[in-house]
Amino acid sequence: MASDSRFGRPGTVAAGMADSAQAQKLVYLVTGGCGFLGEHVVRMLLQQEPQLRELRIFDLHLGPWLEELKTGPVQVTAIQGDVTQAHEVAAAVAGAHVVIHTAGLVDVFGKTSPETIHEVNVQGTRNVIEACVQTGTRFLVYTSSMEVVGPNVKGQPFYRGNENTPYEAVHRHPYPCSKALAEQLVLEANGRKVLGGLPLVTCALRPTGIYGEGHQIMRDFYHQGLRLGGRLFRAIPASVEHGRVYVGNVAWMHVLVARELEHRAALMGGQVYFCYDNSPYKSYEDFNMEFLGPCGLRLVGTHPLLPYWLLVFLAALNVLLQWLLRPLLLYAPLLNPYTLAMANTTFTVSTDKARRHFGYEPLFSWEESRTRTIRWVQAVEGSAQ
Ligand SMILES: NC(=O)c1ccc[n+]([C@@H]2O[C@H](COP(=O)([O-])OP(=O)(O)OC[C@H]3O[C@@H](n4cnc5c(N)ncnc54)[C@H](O)[C@@H]3O)[C@@H](O)[C@H]2O)c1
Ligand SMILES: CC(C)CCC[C@@H](C)[C@H]1CC[C@H]2[C@@H]3[C@H](O)C=C4C[C@@H](O)CC[C@]4(C)[C@H]3CC[C@]12C
Repeated sequence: MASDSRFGRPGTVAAGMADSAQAQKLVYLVTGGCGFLGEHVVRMLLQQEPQLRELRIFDLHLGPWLEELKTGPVQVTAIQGDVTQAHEVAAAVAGAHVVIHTAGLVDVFGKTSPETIHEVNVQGTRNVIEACVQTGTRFLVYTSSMEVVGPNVKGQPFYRGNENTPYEAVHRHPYPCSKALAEQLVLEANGRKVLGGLPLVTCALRPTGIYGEGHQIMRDFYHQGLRLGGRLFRAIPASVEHGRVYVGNVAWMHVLVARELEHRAALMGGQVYFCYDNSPYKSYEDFNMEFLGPCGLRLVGTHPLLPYWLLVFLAALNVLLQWLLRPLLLYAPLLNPYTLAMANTTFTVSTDKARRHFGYEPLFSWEESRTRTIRWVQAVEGSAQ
């Protein structure tokens, strides 16, 4: 990713900088700050958090774009480290006022072992919590996921539900299992005494499927469409709704939560919030076409072109092929039984809890989110030529 201008609003940047002269005192740490969401959180903090003195970015892989951030008024400290290594985490956390923990292994395609997913997502989160307790950091924001709730193994729909909607959250796949365990650790840690005797205040944000600039799977679908002569073939009924939220708004929610946790600790501590905005309710494929359509792709079919049983068969075949080919190569296609169930089960949220608890309103309208994402896909296209 490149230029700053894609991420912010010039007006608010200027306002933020003026305010920052008054009270630059806070140190923030963002784990996973070089990932898809993490980069947006980092840039959003620099633009929207006037109290920031130092921003630490902790990631297994540091991006070259970090260099351009080091010339601004806030001290940007890049830390190459691994959340599974407790001592590395503790060193990064020491002296931070707020930790935003977005680092995680997002793998629903069988690229990594269940043990590694658990190690990074669960043990990594445990290390972050213990580091906060040991070093006296009081505010922890955790990036959880909608998948902590569902879709569940029974494929039951969750139709425009909120944080209190009853739903049987039962999972078998390593990724949602790890996110659910990690979220539980974070919520249970709320109220623990940190070094110095004050209580830790934690909360968890649950994004639905995030989209926007830097979204790797959107890029994959785009390239697949180009390979297929500008066409994608409908696999999922248009009636199945899949929740989506723009990355800039998810980042904005993180910034707001981090800011408000201190003032509203009693209300927000130990709470979960779905991440939402005004993105329309659509099927996964129809939603992607909002961006891929203007970039020249077409979704063929008003109904799925293959019968569902055949998709189930192909998904199972992919699992078998993945297993057979493992000694030779990593075969990890988009279609497997889990991703098929995800795409084929209605899961959407409708809530205003974040507005009620900490005054969240989306920073980017749907039109703006759409335009920014289309521009980004077009730039991907340009760079591929
Ligand atoms: N992408 C989505 O649709 C989505 C939806 C809901 C929740 N989430 C959650 O948001 C967070 C960020 O996801 P993303 O889509 O940006 O993924 P991503 O893979 O782009 O970013 C994750 C970042 O974490 C870093 N990381 C991985 N293992 C690490 C380790 N051992 N130590 C330090 N850093 C490590 C990676 O290098 C990467 O920069 C994750 O916790 C994920 O579970 C993502
Ligand atoms: C059946 C195929 C034609 C389509 C396959 C699409 C599949 C790759 C998509 C569908 C839903 C997507 C997930 C969903 O948006 C939410 C999340 C939550 C998050 O925590 C991690 C990413 C993830 C799992 C998306 C991954 C890609 C999925 C499964």
